[in-house]
Amino acid sequence: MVYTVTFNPAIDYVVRMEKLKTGEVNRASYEEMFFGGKGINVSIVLNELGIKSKALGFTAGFTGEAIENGLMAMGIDADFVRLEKGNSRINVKIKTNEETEINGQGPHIDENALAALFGKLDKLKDGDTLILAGSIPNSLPSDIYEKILQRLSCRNIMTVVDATKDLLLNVLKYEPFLIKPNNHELGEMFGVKLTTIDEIEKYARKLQEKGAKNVLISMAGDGALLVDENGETHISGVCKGTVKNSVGAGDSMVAGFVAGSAEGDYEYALKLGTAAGGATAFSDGLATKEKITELLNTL
Ligand SMILES: Nc1ncnc2c1ncn2[C@@H]1O[C@H](COP(=O)(O)OP(=O)(O)OP(=O)(O)O)[C@@H](O)[C@H]1O
Ligand SMILES: O=P(O)(O)OC[C@@]1(O)O[C@H](CO)[C@@H](O)[C@@H]1O
Repeated sequence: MVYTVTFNPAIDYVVRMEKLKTGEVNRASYEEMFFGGKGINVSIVLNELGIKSKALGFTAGFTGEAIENGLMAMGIDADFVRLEKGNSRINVKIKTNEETEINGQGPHIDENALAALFGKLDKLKDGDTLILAGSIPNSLPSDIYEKILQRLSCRNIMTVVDATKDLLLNVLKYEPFLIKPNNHELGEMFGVKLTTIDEIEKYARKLQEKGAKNVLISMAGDGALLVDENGETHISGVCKGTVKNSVGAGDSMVAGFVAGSAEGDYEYALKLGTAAGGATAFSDGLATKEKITELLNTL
């Protein structure tokens, strides 16, 4: 069974307008709401790819209820810890000729709620996959991903971590199956600006030396680089299409890679990840099965 964890789920409120004028009333020319948060996005795209997952994390209030109901309506098993106070956040994504995002802080998560999540994680079985993705609310300790991986370390659970900076660096010693920073996040982790593919590979290998098995570096419209667990480097371009929305492209890539890696064929996993990332970039919402298949056939 695949489990995703989203500590801070969101309703993504996407609006389009020609120009965003600060200090004025702006009128949208398009608006839509999507259920989001990185782990949830991975669950949604896995579902499109025919892989069932259980979405874990925390929800609160009427927005949290809407997220849970929405996921269940899509056929995704949701098993969130319900928080007593607050509301799951609404993240605002403003699309003009560029993308501006306002991501909320999210509700307070107390110790009891955290213990309830750990109780759910303790029920994972050998052979399960756990995908941890997204930011950590201020109310939680910043080493929470590390604590989870430490707790699971003596069990045979395949872990995927899509996080940045210390959150990611601190889990590498637990040898996650996959990590997927983007090229900017990779540079930030080492305090350098990476400009060439050779530099990106060099620093991806540093993350592998620290313990990660597969290191996938996404580069938005410039494709992706994978250093696989056998030490081989794979470079992928991007699919062709008109970009509508890059929100969730990285999560879609993670879902595609996980779905494609079941047979250990990492070249194929990278292709499926690239098709899923592209399918989201070229859609208003997240990638659909049809779009992913169409793009996969072009790679
Ligand atoms: N403009 C684009 N054109 C084609 N493919 C794209 C584009 N943007 C993203 N993709 C695909 O999606 C993958 C992941 O994108 P990206 O590097 O933006 O992830 P990310 O930074 O984690 O994004 P996010 O946090 O918004 O989900 C890319 O490697 C590429 O395959
Ligand atoms: O605030 P975080 O947790 O870092 O990111 C949250 C978020 O921007 O990530 C997803 C896209 O990757 C969106 O669905 C969601 O709004």
